[in-house]
Amino acid sequence: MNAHPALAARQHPVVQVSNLVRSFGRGPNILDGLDLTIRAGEFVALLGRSGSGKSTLLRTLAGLDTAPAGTVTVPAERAVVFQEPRLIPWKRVWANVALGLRTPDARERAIAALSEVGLSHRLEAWPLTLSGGEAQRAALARALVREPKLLLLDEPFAALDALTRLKTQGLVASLWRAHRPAVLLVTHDVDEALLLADRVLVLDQGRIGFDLHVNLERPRHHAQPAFATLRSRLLRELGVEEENPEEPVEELRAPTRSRAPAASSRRLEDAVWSASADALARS
Ligand SMILES: Nc1ncnc2c1ncn2[C@@H]1O[C@H](COP(=O)(O)OP(=O)(O)OP(=O)(O)O)[C@@H](O)[C@H]1O
Repeated sequence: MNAHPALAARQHPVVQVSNLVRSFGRGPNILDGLDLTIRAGEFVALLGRSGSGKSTLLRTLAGLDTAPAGTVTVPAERAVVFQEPRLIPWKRVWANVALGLRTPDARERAIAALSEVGLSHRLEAWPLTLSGGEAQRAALARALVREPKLLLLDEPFAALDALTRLKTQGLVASLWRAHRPAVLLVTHDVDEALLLADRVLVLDQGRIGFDLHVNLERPRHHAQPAFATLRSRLLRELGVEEENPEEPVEELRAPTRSRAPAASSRRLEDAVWSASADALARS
């Protein structure tokens, strides 16, 4: 039996990277024969140690780095959101979102996109009067108004405070559900990757060293046992030792490496993650 047309369309590869190599100056290869396929509608998160080349890969897919060797196939309809919103300060919020749209209904499309991210009341505002979360939502609207087949997110939540980050993650989850672009999300946050993505990749020594299929129902919660199992696997891949809550207190105090957050900060982390699950469930 043939797959449903919508499903078949989603399975079609939109990103195909083969033998990608990139170095800077006379330095070592940061990307070193990297292969990657991302299918239509797939949400992929990319983890890796600092300096492993995550942003270099994202910039290559965005077409911002034209120097690498190898084969890169990406759709023309793609958009990027960075850690900082990069809005043009002398254009109103709606005009930032409409920027580059060539159709007569550009303003209407910008307004619709801003409404989707909850910014209908800030259409005429100047970017510098927006809060950090609002500015990042405007950046998301600017990306989505182009109806990209590929959405590239370079640590888009990293500069936001904890609660705004949770809300914005929930917003990205619901925008993705509504529009279904393929997404590549660069992040340092294992839990964020597992909350949002279908696949989590780990970049290591210039290649995709680990490719984890996240077979958890949505919305996800970090307290689910299966979530914790995947989290442990990813942390191991990243070379991070996990805290064992059953460990005796003396061992936690051992002056080796900082391994466990204090009990109170752990409780705070749990509370924040409960809020996260709620935010994602509501989104
Ligand atoms: N334009 C550049 N010129 C020289 N070196 C560069 C340039 N861009 C990146 N690099 C180097 O390439 C390596 C990979 O950088 P990249 O920003 O891709 O890593 P990353 O995994 O995104 O790091 P982080 O997680 O810290 O953001 C780093 O050693 C960086 O210094």
